[in-house]
Amino acid sequence: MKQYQLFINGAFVPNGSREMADVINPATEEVIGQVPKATEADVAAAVDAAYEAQKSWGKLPAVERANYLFELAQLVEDNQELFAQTNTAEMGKRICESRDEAGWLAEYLRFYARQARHIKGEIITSDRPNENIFLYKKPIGVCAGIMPWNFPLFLIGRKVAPALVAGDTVVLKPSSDSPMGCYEFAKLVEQSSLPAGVINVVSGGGALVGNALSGNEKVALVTMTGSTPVGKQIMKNAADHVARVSLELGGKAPVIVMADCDLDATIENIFNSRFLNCGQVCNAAERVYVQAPIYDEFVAKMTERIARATYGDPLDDSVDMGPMVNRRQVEIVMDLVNSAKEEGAKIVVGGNAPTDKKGYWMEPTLIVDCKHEMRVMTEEIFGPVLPVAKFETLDEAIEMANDSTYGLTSSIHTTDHDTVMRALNEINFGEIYVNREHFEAFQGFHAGVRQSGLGGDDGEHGLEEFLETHVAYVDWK
Ligand SMILES: NC(=O)C1=CN([C@@H]2O[C@H](COP(=O)(O)OP(=O)(O)OC[C@H]3O[C@@H](n4cnc5c(N)ncnc54)[C@H](OP(=O)(O)O)[C@@H]3O)[C@@H](O)[C@H]2O)C=CC1
Ligand SMILES: O=C(O)[C@@H](O)[C@@H]1OC[C@H](O)[C@H]1O
Repeated sequence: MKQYQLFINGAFVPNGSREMADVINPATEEVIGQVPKATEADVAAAVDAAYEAQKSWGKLPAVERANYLFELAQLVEDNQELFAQTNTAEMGKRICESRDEAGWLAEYLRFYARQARHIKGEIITSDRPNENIFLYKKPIGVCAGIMPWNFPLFLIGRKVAPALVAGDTVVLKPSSDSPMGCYEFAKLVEQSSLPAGVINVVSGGGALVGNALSGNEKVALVTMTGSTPVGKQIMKNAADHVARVSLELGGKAPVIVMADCDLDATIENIFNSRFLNCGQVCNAAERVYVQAPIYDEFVAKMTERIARATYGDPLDDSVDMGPMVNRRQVEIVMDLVNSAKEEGAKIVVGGNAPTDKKGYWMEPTLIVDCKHEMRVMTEEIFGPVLPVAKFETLDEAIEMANDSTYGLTSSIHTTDHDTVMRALNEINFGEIYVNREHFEAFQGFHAGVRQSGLGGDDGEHGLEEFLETHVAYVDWK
């Protein structure tokens, strides 16, 4: 069993008398590792280290900071299999998906390293003679990166890469369900030539470590991915010292399937958007509205597709899904499935959480004849469950799609140009996918509206979150 240590100011801190937390393999329920529960003093030490390190880190030319990101990317790539095995063991993702995720981490570090020469200010015309107004883009300072358990490797990239190239330093807090990958990353940081204090890692529950981090007044930006209630708590903590927040929270992505779509391609796109990572993805297809003329055919084809989906040992590449992350998540998802039954929907595939062997298993599930108001159509389902409802007109579908407290991703499947244009203009979600699966690109902008978040990740606009605008008025005569 692996034991990890807090990583503060470039060094691992002996665990001493700190309480330790078990990490459980969700496919076997075995304890596979232990991580320390940081104290408030540990969190303060990590933030102090990041604060001190930022003073010189922020003065380096961005292109020099980028070189450290390239170095880390290479180290991650050299250790891709270790990351993949760790990820699958601690959160149950299929090994092929874990390998992909480790690869994304390396490539994401490189993506932002390449942005180093693109951090730009502005010169603005003044109202006065012989004066220039300069806008500078400067680092924010210390960023707290609070991470979920569903993409524990890739999310390291989202929190670290733009911060470092912008000149900020970071304290990472991994989820208690999947902290080991983040500590494996810390080992590479220790081996690298990155200056001490630029990246720090503290583990422990959100109630203590998360609150202490987001409430620390030396933290200038809290960038968090996770649930909406925790996002709200972080906003409150950050408000106490007027820190910025960038929040990527839950979703309830609507999928509109028009009668004129390419049905076979649509079935495959929706399947991939729902069952990746056992349905535990914020951008996943969460509720499907199918136009009446093709409703029965859609249900028949989707039934066939989901019925042949398999789940099991996530180390076996041939299965479609591994386990869910923990027992609690299975219970939350089963509660929603049961609510759909009680509210009159029909379960046509799956619907059970098998308990005949160790692990946190959930059958791939299709629920049809749902109504827009049902819980299963309005509450986030972080699991392998696809609810489907029928609609008649595009107006009706757009109205139901927009009727949500969430606003992260959405999609429409159609071959009609006018329908696409109406959807782009009228569906009010941070992201819309047309005739494809839900999944974002590094160079895009991953951001939710309404209670799905504030700010956003990726691309040039994601980098802006980690920079501050300062202005200088210069009389040069
Ligand atoms: N948008 C997304 O991508 C994700 C959405 N979710 C949604 O959230 C639900 C619950 O998942 P869960 O993992 O519990 O997500 P949480 O939002 O509870 O956790 C996300 C991160 O926030 C930390 N945290 C918890 N409380 C606080 C706090 N008061 N202050 C600061 N940080 C805190 C957690 O720590 P710790 O867990 O160690 O206590 C974890 O590192 C899921 O069912 C799903 O609906 C979940 C994951 C990702
Ligand atoms: O946590 C999530 O589900 C999202 O941030 C997710 O992370 C990796 C994917 O690219 C995102 O949609």
